[in-house]
Amino acid sequence: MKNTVNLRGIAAQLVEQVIDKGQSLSTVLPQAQRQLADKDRALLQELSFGVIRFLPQLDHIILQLMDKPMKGKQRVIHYLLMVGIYQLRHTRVPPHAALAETVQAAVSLKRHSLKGLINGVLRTYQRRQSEFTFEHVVDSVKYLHPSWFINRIKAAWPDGWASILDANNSRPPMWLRVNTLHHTRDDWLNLLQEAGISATTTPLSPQALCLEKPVGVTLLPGFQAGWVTVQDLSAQRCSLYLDPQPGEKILDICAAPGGKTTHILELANNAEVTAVDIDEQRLSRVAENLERLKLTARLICGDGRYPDQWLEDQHFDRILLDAPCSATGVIRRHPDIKWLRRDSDISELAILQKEILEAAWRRLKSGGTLLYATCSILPEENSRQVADFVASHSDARHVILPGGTEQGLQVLPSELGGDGFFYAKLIKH
Ligand SMILES: C[S@@+](CC[C@H](N)C(=O)[O-])C[C@H]1O[C@@H](n2cnc3c(N)ncnc32)[C@H](O)[C@@H]1O
Repeated sequence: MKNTVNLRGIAAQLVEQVIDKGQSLSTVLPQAQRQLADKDRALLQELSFGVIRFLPQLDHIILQLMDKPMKGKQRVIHYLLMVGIYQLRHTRVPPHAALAETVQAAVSLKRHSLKGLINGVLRTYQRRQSEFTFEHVVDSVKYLHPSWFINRIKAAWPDGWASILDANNSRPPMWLRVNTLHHTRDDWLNLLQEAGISATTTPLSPQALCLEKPVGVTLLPGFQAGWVTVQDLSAQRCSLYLDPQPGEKILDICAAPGGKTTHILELANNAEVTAVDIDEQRLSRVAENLERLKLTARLICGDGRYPDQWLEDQHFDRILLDAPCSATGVIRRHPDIKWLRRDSDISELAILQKEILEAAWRRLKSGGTLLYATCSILPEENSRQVADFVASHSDARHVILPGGTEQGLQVLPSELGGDGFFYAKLIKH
């Protein structure tokens, strides 16, 4: 017989996989959700995302409740205690249910003997909860980010750093992109409203809608038929700035899972798009997205630094380089980034970005446009990258985008409702 599923136990294991084994929550969570009913999937997501978001504060509380925190093989129980305390502090789960289910998780985690300890720690927390405030603690606990990251953000954004960190700790809105090959945005919005779902528009993308509350995609009219795609507002702005035209040859050089490839094809339906990614598995998601939207592109698995290895002697009218980056602009969507990234990653990523940019530039036609984009908010990957590139390429002209500067357009996650993103539009003489 199947064991009864205990969501708190699974959540604790997911947190362990992220924090101790360096796995990404967006990989391990969907695998764990596969076996669950819709309602349980949502709760598992809430618990695992919540703990990862509030990790330093939950740690701080546990350290005050226990003489010795759980280590080694029992570490999963430390994460289970976090799950328990997270429910009591931040969710509407009735406290008696939160407590009973969390204690019971010890059984599904084969730690029966620790039930009493878990019960004791959680009950002590309940008694003492008013003691736990975070005004006078170190910044990493107060703002829920690692110190190295806070230092970088303070240096880059001396005025806005606290609002950026607050935005990173918030829950992201769900943005959609209406496929205007099927409906105008207003027509599809009417269908959405008829389905009882409210959304608002923005002048920043003529295809974008922001849902009042996130919903499962199966509730969106025509999702399977390709009428709409889930994509953040800031991500939508990449293909808009690229401005693809019908019939053009376009290279999307870091394309997976294909959010921007498909947008390009919706904007310029008969463009000849080549979509490349180094990761074969991720590239298969581009194929799935193209199929759902009934669009066509040439897909290549290859390293963007070495186009000669996978591309014949071909040049492009437009190139989108949505570069691999620190993803520091999308922490509200992927809070595990805070714990998976290391300070040293930033300079390594900047080198990789520079190499792909150099290689892509050589494949751009004279008069062609390259849009360099990242979902980072760090100057090393963005404004500095572009300034260095323009200074060392006499055939490159940087076009200032509305609201941008000589060194590109940086959008912060604390502004405009979209993720943190960077864009620079370069024209080749
Ligand atoms: C920001 S994501 C791209 C998102 C995508 N443009 C979209 O809109 O769905 C960056 C991608 O770069 C890919 N990548 C990383 N290093 C690469 C390289 N050297 N060459 C090509 N692709 C690379 C990653 O596999 C990842 O899919």
